[in-house]
Amino acid sequence: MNLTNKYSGLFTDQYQLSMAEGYFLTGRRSDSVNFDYFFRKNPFGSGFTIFAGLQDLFELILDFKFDQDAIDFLHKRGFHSDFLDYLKDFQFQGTIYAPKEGEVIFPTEPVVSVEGTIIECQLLETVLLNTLNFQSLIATKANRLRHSAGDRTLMEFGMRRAQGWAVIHGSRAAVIGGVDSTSNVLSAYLYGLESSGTQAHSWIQSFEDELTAFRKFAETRPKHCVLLVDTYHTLNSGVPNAIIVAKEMAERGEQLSAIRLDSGDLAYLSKKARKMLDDAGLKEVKIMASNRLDEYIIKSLIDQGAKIDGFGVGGNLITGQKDGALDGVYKLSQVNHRHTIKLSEDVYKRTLPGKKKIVRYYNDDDKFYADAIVLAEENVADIATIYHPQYTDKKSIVTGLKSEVLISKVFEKGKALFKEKGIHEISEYRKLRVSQLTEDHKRFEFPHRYKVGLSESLIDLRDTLISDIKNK
Ligand SMILES: Nc1ncnc2c1ncn2[C@@H]1O[C@H](COP(=O)(O)OP(=O)(O)OP(=O)(O)O)[C@@H](O)[C@H]1O
Ligand SMILES: O=P(O)(O)OC[C@H]1O[C@H](OP(=O)(O)OP(=O)(O)O)[C@H](O)[C@@H]1O
Ligand SMILES: O=C(O)c1cccnc1
Repeated sequence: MNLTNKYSGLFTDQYQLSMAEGYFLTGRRSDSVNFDYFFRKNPFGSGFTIFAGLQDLFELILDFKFDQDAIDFLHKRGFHSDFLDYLKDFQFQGTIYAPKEGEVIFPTEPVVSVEGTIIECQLLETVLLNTLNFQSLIATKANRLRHSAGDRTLMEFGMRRAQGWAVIHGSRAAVIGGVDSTSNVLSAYLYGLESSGTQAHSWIQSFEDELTAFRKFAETRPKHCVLLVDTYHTLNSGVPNAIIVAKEMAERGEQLSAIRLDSGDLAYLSKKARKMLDDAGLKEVKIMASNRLDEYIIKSLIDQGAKIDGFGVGGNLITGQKDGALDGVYKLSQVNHRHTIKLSEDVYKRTLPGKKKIVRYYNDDDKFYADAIVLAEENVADIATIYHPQYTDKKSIVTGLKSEVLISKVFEKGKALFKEKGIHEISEYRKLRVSQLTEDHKRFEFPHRYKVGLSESLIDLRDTLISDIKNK
């Protein structure tokens, strides 16, 4: 969702505009280029990353325009009037290749390729990185929470702790990654997400006593009624009062959905509360928990035998703790017919030249075996071996393995090439793809590294460019 539409062309780093102006003034505006988007490290120590944000990126691209206010602003900052005249009619007309949202992706893979004129592709960099890095980060975090929570309910509660408006995209990404619902009503409205909510301590405190507070809430919101039981004393007051109200509701033909624990030892309290509810004949009343949860605490609670049916997770999800950003980058790989490369002291930071695609190979049991980065023009059927990017004596034979090309053309001539998908469809796709990873790659900590190899043709091209540069 684009929250900046009036000024969307300004939603970029100034250096993109300076470079675009330079390309324009030096007569290079019709140079054609290819840029690759890739990241170098899976966040959170995960063995993989979930790709998210593509549909929002398309919206931002369609709105990436410069109205008169924006032009006047840039004029005051010294941009050349001929370039500003060009910007008045600017519209991205390039071509984008990408996987489906919800895809499982790995470090170094050129996940998104952008082809077009040098100015339009350069101007796209910041907004593309802003959108894909953040949503992929949060979708990956949500998937880790889903991994820990199994099929228990997961609610995203993070708006109050989020980095401002980023929460709009964050809630969407969280649902793609496996969370069931969000407390953020605007994201729910904008994206058709499930919204959910209980009540705060202020509601309980606003009444003379807890029992009255519970009764009034149950009267006004009998459907999906969840009572927060820790305002005064969870086991001596909150749970007994919730039981009274649950029984009163049952007499009216209604049902208390759940209680929510929000402090203390959540494993201990949930076991005690479960017993009290069961003893009162309220087996159907569920127990929710919140309070600075993350995937490790949820896993630990379940390992401790906590009787918790659902978790509300705020800050640790929406801010992507402990990795505040995905390190995705956008690098030039071809200008006109010239392949380009960026070298680095660190060989892992060298880029890959040319237009490329990603091939995914499968094991016999239909699980992901390895991915390969190959040149776009290569015939996949001709690729017999893939090589480690740095240690080329390490190789894997892929002859005869089932394979698929992971990226396809998704945007061309100012239009997305597929119908917008609902979030549930994207989330289902994420679930399917995660299920195709082997357990060792899904391992929560110290996962087995997934193989991403290169084709021989790509290695040859890369090494030729490196030696050409060194010879110069
Ligand atoms: N049984 C448990 N095992 C592991 N972590 C837990 C357990 N119970 C609670 N936690 C986590 O411990 C952290 C701190 O809990 P703590 O008991 O200090 O909070 P609290 O002081 O009760 O809550 P508050 O500060 O909101 O009043 C939270 O992140 C919580 O999710
Ligand atoms: O996962 P988290 O980042 O903890 O977000 C969820 C928390 O937010 C709310 O508490 P609130 O902010 O009202 O204050 P509290 O933590 O003192 O209850 C809610 O009751 C949860 O405890
Ligand atoms: O609905 C809730 O219980 C809720 C929502 C946001 C943050 N904490 C709790």
